[in-house]
Amino acid sequence: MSAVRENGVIVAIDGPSGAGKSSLTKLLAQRLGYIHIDTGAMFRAVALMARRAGIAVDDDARLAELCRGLEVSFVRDGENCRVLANGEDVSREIRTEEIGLLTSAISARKPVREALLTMQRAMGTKGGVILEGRDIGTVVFPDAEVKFFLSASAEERGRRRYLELAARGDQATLEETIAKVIQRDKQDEGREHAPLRQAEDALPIDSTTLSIDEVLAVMENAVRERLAQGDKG
Ligand SMILES: Nc1ncnc2c1ncn2[C@@H]1O[C@H](COP(=O)(O)OP(=O)(O)O)[C@@H](O)[C@H]1O
Ligand SMILES: Nc1ccn([C@@H]2O[C@H](COP(=O)(O)OP(=O)(O)O)[C@@H](O)[C@H]2O)c(=O)n1
Repeated sequence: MSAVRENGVIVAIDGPSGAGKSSLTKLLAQRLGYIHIDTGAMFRAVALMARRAGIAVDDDARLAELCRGLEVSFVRDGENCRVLANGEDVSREIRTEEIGLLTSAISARKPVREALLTMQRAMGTKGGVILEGRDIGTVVFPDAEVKFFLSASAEERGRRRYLELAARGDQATLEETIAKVIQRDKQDEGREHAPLRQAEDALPIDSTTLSIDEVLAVMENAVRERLAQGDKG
């Protein structure tokens, strides 16, 4: 393992849509006093800005130019975190299913991945961070001290997403939502650049029948064990 980092360890939480990554990252970050980095929100911000600018998902030249001029930042707002794109609060707009699907397409483009990879490494390299996403433990921080691969059945993840959307007044049916989850899984797993996959040294957690608190307990124990090892590990 690399020398002990300035602010603590790096924790990576990868997994498919609806597995519970954001919920667990937020809670674990609070428990550890770590910074929560939602890399999905960064890709979503790129997708939102690309759609506004009328950039096609495969226009790599314009996507690269967009990313060069884009600054994505996170601002604490009480319990929550606001997502800013060039200073504009885009927290709500980036969360629609439409943007989620567009993001899945745009995040497969190499220039977008390269630009956000640089940003994510700059944000996390000193440690004391938990990054959630698809390729944190495999590409962004392969030397992260603690890695989790959080999953659940497609039906359960679709059900969770359906309840979340319904709470926001979205009319999508459960069947449609499960189908969209499976579509995003296929796109995220099947792409050439940084596909969604479990890192060899990641601890797999299947949350299909676990509560958020049960998953949190497993994660917190694993991180505290690693911290207790110090830099011997
Ligand atoms: N283990 C779980 N059991 C039940 N509901 C969960 C569980 N984990 C997450 N959820 C709920 O599922 C929805 C999606 O969770 P989220 O953390 O956004 O997943 P992801 O970031 O992996 O897409 C949220 O409404 C969340 O409260
Ligand atoms: N590190 C990451 C994070 C997200 N993404 C992409 O961004 C999309 C949205 O990510 P997200 O984490 O906000 O989506 P959910 O898992 O919350 O549904 C994913 O479907 C991926 O296609 C990625 O490619 N790499």
